[in-house]
Amino acid sequence: MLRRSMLASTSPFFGLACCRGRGFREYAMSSKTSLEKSRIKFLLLEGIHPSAVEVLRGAGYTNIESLPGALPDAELKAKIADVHFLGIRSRTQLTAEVFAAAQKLVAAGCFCIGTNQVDLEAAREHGVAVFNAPYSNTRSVAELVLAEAILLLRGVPEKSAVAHRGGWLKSAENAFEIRGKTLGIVGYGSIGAQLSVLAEALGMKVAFYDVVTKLPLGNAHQVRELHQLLAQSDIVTLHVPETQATQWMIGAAEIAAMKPGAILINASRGTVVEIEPLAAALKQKKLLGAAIDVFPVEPRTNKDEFQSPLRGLDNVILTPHIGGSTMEAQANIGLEVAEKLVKYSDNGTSTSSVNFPEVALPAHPGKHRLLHIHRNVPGVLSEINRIFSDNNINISSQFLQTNEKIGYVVTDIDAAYSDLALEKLAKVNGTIRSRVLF
Ligand SMILES: NC(=O)C1=CN([C@@H]2O[C@H](COP(=O)(O)OP(=O)(O)OC[C@H]3O[C@@H](n4cnc5c(N)ncnc54)[C@H](O)[C@@H]3O)[C@@H](O)[C@H]2O)C=CC1
Ligand SMILES: O=C(O)CCC(=O)C(=O)O
Repeated sequence: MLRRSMLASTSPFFGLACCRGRGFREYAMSSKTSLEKSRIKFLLLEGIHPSAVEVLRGAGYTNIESLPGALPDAELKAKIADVHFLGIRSRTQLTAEVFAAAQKLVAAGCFCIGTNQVDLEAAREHGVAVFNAPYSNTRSVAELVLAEAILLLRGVPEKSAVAHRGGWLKSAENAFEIRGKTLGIVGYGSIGAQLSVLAEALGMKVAFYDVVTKLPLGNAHQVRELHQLLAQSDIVTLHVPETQATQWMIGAAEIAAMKPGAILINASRGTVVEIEPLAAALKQKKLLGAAIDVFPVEPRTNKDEFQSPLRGLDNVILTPHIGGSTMEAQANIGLEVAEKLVKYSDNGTSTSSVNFPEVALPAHPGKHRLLHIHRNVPGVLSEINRIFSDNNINISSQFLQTNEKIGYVVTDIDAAYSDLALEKLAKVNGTIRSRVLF
């Protein structure tokens, strides 16, 4: 079966022609058709900050659609068919079926840290590079968690709720300073470590649990077992990614292992905490309070109803997944991810992609650049180079990088040969996608 997906440009320095193969034994053909840079379509979902649009426009891309919310699955599949670059945040699920419907998709940008909403394996299979912003909202999450810890230790959510209903809960009972308390951090990565520093500055003791041995910052110390951490912490805060290992990692047994009167904060992912036992522990006052920013099921848009067994509990701070939602973080994320998409589109640089081999590429003035993405099986590079030598095509530079699943080879050649070379490269066994930039 032949599949065709082609883009090209009449611009002397930008062009993109791509074709995809499906399956190890299948192949694809290409021919270039004229496509202005302005026709390369960007779809940005979930209210991505306008800084992203500025970056894209500054780079000459004008075909940009930016929508405030996530799209229902069927609408996304229909809309994505003619999209070359997609921007999402945490709500859009990019499944294998969505990638199958995205025949022209070259890259997806997650304008956030987490990439659990993307089937990265399927993206690789379809030759779609995925990028994110691994650090831009770290500080925002850490600040929110610290603020919540202080408010919960003072019982502010409950006292505020009572006052809103006309009551007056002036009391020091169950109200504590944060100084001297133990913060237990689960997941000592970027956010966990940042939080550790801020917490120590407030006089807290910090302990952490992580599957990887980490260098403790300041006076923090790592504990070997999760339950050990839970038993010693006044406040437990979760900063792990969504993985099989972190799914429901805090359930009834873990809540039971926490100190009586402790606080639980989750600004990681909604699948990390089982909500029913948490709600029960809060109602029974086993836990003093909780702050939950992420939920097993979150509304798709701000117009949809939020449902949770935690609703109505005064000692719980409920926030709508806004850990990273500050103007500073969103503006920085917009710049960072848009720049990554532009670099990948303009010259093939895949640095910091989360699913692709990383190649940092120099400019290629006067040359056509062939990008070839293939399954990482023996013999592909030699087959590619045989094509160049058999057809007397001189290579001016070549870059190869692989990961365990795919290889990414970039070859700069004279313009006169790029049509021929692209057509032949697309037939190489194991080809997932090839394109040419000029
Ligand atoms: N609420 C929000 O708006 C936001 C939520 N997040 C979430 O926070 C998570 C953490 O972010 P970062 O700190 O930047 O990630 P990171 O990758 O820097 O750190 C994650 C840490 O968790 C550890 N870890 C992984 N699996 C573990 C396990 N089973 N048990 C214990 N530790 C484990 C890792 O070794 C690593 O040290 C993100 O993956 C994302 O899901 C991130 C930003 C904003
Ligand atoms: O801001 C968002 O939509 C998602 C933030 C988040 O959870 C992340 O960065 O992983």
